[in-house]
Amino acid sequence: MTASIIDGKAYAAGLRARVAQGVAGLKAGKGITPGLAVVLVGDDPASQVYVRSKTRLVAEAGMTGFDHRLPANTPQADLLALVARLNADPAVHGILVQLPLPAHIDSAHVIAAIDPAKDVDGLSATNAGRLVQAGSGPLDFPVACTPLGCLMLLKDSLGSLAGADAVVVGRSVLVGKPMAQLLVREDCTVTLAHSRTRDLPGLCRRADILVAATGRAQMVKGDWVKPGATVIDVGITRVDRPDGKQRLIGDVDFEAASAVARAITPVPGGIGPMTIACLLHNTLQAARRAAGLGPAAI
Ligand SMILES: Nc1nc(=O)c2c([nH]1)NC[C@@H]1CN(c3ccc(C(=O)N[C@@H](CCC(=O)O)C(=O)O)cc3)C=[N+]21
Repeated sequence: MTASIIDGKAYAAGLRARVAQGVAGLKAGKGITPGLAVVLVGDDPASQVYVRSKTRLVAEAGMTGFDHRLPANTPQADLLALVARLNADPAVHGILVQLPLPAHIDSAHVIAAIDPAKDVDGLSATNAGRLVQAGSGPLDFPVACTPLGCLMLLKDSLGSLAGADAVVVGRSVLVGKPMAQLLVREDCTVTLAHSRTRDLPGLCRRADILVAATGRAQMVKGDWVKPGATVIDVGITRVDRPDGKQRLIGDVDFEAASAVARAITPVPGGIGPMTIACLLHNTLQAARRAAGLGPAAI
């Protein structure tokens, strides 16, 4: 059996086009242009690549981007002052502070300073708590972009997820925990696994839906995958190639897993592009809510 490849790049392009239509409608109807502020502290080259591609896609969606690049030694107080300014700026509807932050900065403190209405990463305690408490109705607050993108691809690939056994490997605040919450809300039976889980291969082999979000390249082997499972690979590890260029590797051994799975996301071209498309989606919805409008149908 050979798995079908879930084309996140194509789905993300379609989602961005629908977001761009929503942006055009908001401009025409209300004269409002959604604005997204991206804050990058330090000069991590990988982070700079994400910020660059985000900046280009923000413009393509018809939104206004506000890029703030601060030196790695920026005092925490200066970063908090910037967040306060962005909170107060009516042209800014979404604020993304790129993680990880330098070690001298308390990221939890910075995230907590972002106005929950502008927290398009869904990371604040308010939005994370709303997700925990959410019923089956619409999610009318920002949800973390990567898990939201995973869910969109799963529903597109499988239809209903109800009753499926789902295993999420990785318990991060950015991905694993919100992913588990979203899958429970879709009526999956969810196990949130991590580095201390006993017999992780055996547990994964019981999963109809397997989400790998560990940040460990190719940790999930082919024989961890149940035949017919749907596999979502959230990992992106950059490795140097002999020619000096870099390539991206996921958390799943793609070759081996795709011989067993029903469907699988590739890296690159899977969840990465979905993360950015969902960020734009969250920014449009935040701008609509700021204008007193209901969510755009996307
Ligand atoms: N507050 C915060 N929110 C984030 O969502 C966040 C963050 N911090 N810090 C860093 C990670 C990483 N991240 C990616 C987004 C898109 C791609 C992406 O588009 N990847 C392409 C390839 C891009 C390339 O080739 O460089 C792909 O997988 O096909 C990758 C990584 C968001 N993150």
